[in-house]
Amino acid sequence: MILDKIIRQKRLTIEKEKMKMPLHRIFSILEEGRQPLDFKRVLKNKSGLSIIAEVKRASPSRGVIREDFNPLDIARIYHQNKVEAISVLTEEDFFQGSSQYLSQIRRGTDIPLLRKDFIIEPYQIYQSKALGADAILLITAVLSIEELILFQRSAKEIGLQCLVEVHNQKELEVALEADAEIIGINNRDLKTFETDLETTADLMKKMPKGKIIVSESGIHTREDMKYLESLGVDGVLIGESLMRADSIGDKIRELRGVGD
Ligand SMILES: O=P(O)(O)OC[C@@H](O)[C@@H](O)c1c[nH]c2ccccc12
Repeated sequence: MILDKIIRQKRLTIEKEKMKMPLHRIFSILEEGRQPLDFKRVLKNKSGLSIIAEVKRASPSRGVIREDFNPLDIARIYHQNKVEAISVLTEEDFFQGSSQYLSQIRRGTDIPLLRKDFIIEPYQIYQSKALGADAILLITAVLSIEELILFQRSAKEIGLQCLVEVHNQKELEVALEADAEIIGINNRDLKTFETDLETTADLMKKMPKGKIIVSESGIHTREDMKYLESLGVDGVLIGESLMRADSIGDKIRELRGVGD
């Protein structure tokens, strides 16, 4: 399965990164580091849905999504159009991302940034902070509950927030047991690549009160937004439909229903 392949490759990449930038050097950067921004607050403090807009060049299911790809320009457009946060894909081999995109975008914008990658080792948590992330994605499907608890704790210690991703009831139970505060419901089935907003509808029925919920993937229209809002989610994570838009600004206005 593709996820196993991604994780295998990720382990190799992490080993190389550790050689280039050992943990003690990351720690010395962090000492003089900035204070992270409050990702959770921007998701919660809004009457409509908050938008986390993703900088995503390619994906294993779609190939290259956007040819004319300048990550900083895209981030600036997102920022100008007042999205609540930006997600930056940093995975290189399957999504054509880069950690450089994250640090570039950090220097160019001052809204919360989510590092979107496959985090499987504590090293990557410290690295994320050094790159300028405010929050990280933790994917329940690739972590044990022990790792999930430990990684959330390590992130918190250095001021990073975690978006904990689930796709089914079993994963949701694990996330809740690990006391995740911000839960991302991924509408995409990573085995078939199909997206279905009913995943969010199903899991919302099992959600305890007080969690902050982000619906992820496969969100394309104003109708999708209205539907998710009616389910009571706090925010949405949108990549492809923004990246394919001729005018990203127009697409954001359409999704928000500006002028309806
Ligand atoms: O491009 P979409 O369908 O709008 O999806 C965005 C985002 O949810 C998706 O990129 C994503 C969700 N979880 C992930 C984990 C790893 C990589 C990518 C993802």
